[in-house]
Amino acid sequence: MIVCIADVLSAEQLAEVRELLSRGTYVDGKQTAGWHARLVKDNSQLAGGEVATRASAIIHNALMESAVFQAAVRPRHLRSMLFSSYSGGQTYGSHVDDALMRTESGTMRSDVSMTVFLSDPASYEGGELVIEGPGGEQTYKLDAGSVITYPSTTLHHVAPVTSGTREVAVSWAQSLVRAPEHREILFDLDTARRSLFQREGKSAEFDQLSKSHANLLRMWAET
Ligand SMILES: O=C(O)CCC(=O)C(=O)O
Ligand SMILES: [Fe+2]
Repeated sequence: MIVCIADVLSAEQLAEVRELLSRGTYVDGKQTAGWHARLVKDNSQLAGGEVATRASAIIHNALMESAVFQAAVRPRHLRSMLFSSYSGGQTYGSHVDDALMRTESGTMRSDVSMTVFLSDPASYEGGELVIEGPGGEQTYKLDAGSVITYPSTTLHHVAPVTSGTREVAVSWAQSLVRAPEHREILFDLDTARRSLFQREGKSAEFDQLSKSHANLLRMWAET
């Protein structure tokens, strides 16, 4: 399931993150890629430190406060954000993300990958995130402040940025619900019961859907 969430960052949060990034130091992005992804990764990455920590915290908080993000991802662990910048034809060729990632507190599994777009899409050409699937490629270029979440199981790439600069924050979540198909069923049920609630309040049908949703979550969640 691929879920795009508009305006996950407010205009103020976006401005604060962009201001922090303008003061940061960038290094070659190959430093943070796995050994095979390194062969096709051509971008710059914000070096760790105070600026990265603060910018990452702003985005983390915004994501964790988003009800749609919670329902789509069910995060158990959320890795700190990596800030990438692409310009002058830079690209990230086809790759799959590492399955296991080191965090400050140990190792996590990547279930969901995400990109938070930080640049106005009219300010650069190219730079689409392309998710490759058996049915073909799907291409995403979102507004600044929006996020796309997609299964980490996919091959994906970033098209060359032929003019301007594409700035993004990327991260990965280990989900409480490991299987993408289970996450999708829970997301659909949750979305349906919430719109039913909007329409008719706490009806008997809402209660029944809520019961199924809660019991499936109980069945599938790993805590
Ligand atoms: O820049 C993006 O949108 C995705 C980058 C990516 O695939 C990665 O960092 O693993
Ligand atoms: Fe990736």
